[in-house]
Amino acid sequence: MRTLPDTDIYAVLSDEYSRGRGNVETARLLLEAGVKIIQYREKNFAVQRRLEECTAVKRLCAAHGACFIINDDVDLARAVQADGLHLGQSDTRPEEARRLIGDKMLLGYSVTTQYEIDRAKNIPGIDYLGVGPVFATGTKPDAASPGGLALLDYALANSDRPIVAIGGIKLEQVTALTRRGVRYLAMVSELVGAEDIRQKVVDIRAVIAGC
Ligand SMILES: Cc1ncc(COP(=O)(O)OP(=O)(O)O)c(N)n1
Ligand SMILES: Cc1ncsc1CCOP(=O)(O)O
Ligand SMILES: [Mg+2]
Repeated sequence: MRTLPDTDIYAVLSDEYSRGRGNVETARLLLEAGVKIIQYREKNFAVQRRLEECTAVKRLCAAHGACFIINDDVDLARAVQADGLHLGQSDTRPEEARRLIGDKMLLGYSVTTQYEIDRAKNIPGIDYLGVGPVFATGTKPDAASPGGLALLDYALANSDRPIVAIGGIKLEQVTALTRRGVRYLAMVSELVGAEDIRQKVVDIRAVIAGC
């Protein structure tokens, strides 16, 4: 089914931020903590390493009933039969990607400005929007300028697709985002870089529950 799971946390893997745990072990810890969406985002690894890691993470996700999304790479998403593909403004065009991945795989699309939010309305085949960076982030050196809460408000008011907030999201921002009406919170460093991933997930969910 082409909908994001009924959940809150959207974890994005990063070997670099994983405290040496690596992507597969990090995915296992996230899944055991109850995370239901995991994105694989490694831009500089060799094809074979990416394929092996994605095959392992996909299997773990399937065993935990979680959704596995691959960033950027249409061929890799197809090869491992991922549940979803995430593309940005400079990646394969969503219409072309949809043609290649068929009609079963989820397709996420990044928007960084109000203009891109408006333009995305007319693009068919997109299942959710990744909106951000909301806040400043050191994780993506080529990120656009942070759009702040105003960008999220605009997306929530002007798009009928599910909104995934991303960029600089730490535990401290969860209250503001949740109260704004954001349902999905995508995080890289805050989650995969946590000393205790299970505890971090518990803490984030406690904040959401208190909103
Ligand atoms: C959920 C989510 N939202 C946005 C992005 C960023 O995608 P993109 O702009 O293509 O940048 P890269 O991640 O490819 O550097 C994302 N990955 N996930
Ligand atoms: C992939 C991506 N897209 C926009 S910001 C970003 C990185 C977010 O990383 P972090 O959660 O560590 O700020
Ligand atoms: Mg991309």
